[in-house]
Amino acid sequence: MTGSRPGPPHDPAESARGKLKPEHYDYFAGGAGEETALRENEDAFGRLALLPRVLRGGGDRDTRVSVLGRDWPAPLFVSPTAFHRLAHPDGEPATARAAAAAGIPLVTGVAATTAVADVVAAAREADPEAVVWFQLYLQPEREVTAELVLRAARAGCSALVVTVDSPVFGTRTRDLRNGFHDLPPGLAAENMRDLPGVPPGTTRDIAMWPAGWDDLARLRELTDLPLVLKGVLHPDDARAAVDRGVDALIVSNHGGRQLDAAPASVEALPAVAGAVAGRVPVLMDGGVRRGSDIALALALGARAVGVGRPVLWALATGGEDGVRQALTALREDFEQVLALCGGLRPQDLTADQVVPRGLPYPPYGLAAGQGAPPHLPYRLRRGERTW
Ligand SMILES: Cc1cc2nc3c(=O)[nH]c(=O)nc-3n(C[C@H](O)[C@H](O)[C@H](O)COP(=O)(O)O)c2cc1C
Ligand SMILES: CCCCCCC(=O)C(=O)O
Repeated sequence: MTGSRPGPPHDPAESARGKLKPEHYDYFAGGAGEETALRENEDAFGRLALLPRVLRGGGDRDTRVSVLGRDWPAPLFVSPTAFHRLAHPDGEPATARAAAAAGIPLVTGVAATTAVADVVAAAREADPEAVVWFQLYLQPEREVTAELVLRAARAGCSALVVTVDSPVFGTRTRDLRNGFHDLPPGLAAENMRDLPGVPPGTTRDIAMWPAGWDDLARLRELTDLPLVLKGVLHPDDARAAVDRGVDALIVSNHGGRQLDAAPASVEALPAVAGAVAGRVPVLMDGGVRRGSDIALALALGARAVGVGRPVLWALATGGEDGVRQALTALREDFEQVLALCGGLRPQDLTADQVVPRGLPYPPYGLAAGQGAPPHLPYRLRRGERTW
């Protein structure tokens, strides 16, 4: 746990710390600058409470959500995180098999220590229908970006996640202190191997550079795969992205690793969801650690939420089994919270059920779905969401 909230009785980050080299633990755990955004991601959830609804009767509970034409069994996915072989020798294939076995879609990234084709193959061993998306940073050389896209498409990825919060690399305080800037011998960002302009057998550094909307338009021309923008926090950017044909958004501050002054993801979510107004699915990640965090994010307009570090901690301590168990436990925790909130389906969670913790919440006198309660600054009408 990195926020100030007490962790669960068993703290996965602490268990993982004992398994990892200190500089690798710090790379995974750390954030940018003073790590304010990192802490805030978790703390912001702690400042919100859920108002349960009562006497809503029973029926079959169904946690499925529809995202880009596929039914996901639960509103949960694995966010892209780099270098899984630093956490466990089995690396990304173990994560992929575990996520697929737990019924959770996986976003594998360009910074994986396993090539995308091998990650997708591993996921499909566990579930031939497994959903795998590929995350990339637009590269300054168009032919390099094009080759990455081609590899992801050939591998069977069903969407491209373009991370747009990284015009430059954030200041990772812990990495600077530890002098950690290279992977150990034998590990590499395998998707960057054998690219145009790179000598055969070698890898090239991943560039973080200030791409623009035109670069995104060129990517749109390169591929028919759905495009998902990751790292959107400003509602005007969200609107602009949807106007330009982006298929989904991920509200994210990159786990507090880029702009330290950025708001917590869950605090940025209502404004982005309001701006998008149901035109495309809005996903979010950052600080999600328990079922109630998932429920809060859904009530505030997310279709599904991603987890980053919890997967790394589970991989470090328990390998493939550990990841499967952690994802299954999170999924089950959400299902219980949904039931305790009086819901049968994810879309039963509505913004009027989110109130500030530590303050009497205002009497808002609105029936669920009629409009945004006055304690929320943005309109989040239930009818604006499509499921
Ligand atoms: C060690 C680490 C590596 C990451 N690598 C990437 C990456 O390569 N691409 C990316 O878009 N986001 C990356 N992220 C950000 C995650 O996708 C995600 O936004 C974040 O971890 C969510 O917050 P959480 O860790 O609190 O769940 C990384 C995060 C961590 C912790
Ligand atoms: C210069 C790119 C290195 C890989 C980036 C991984 C990442 O996004 C992170 O947060 O770390």
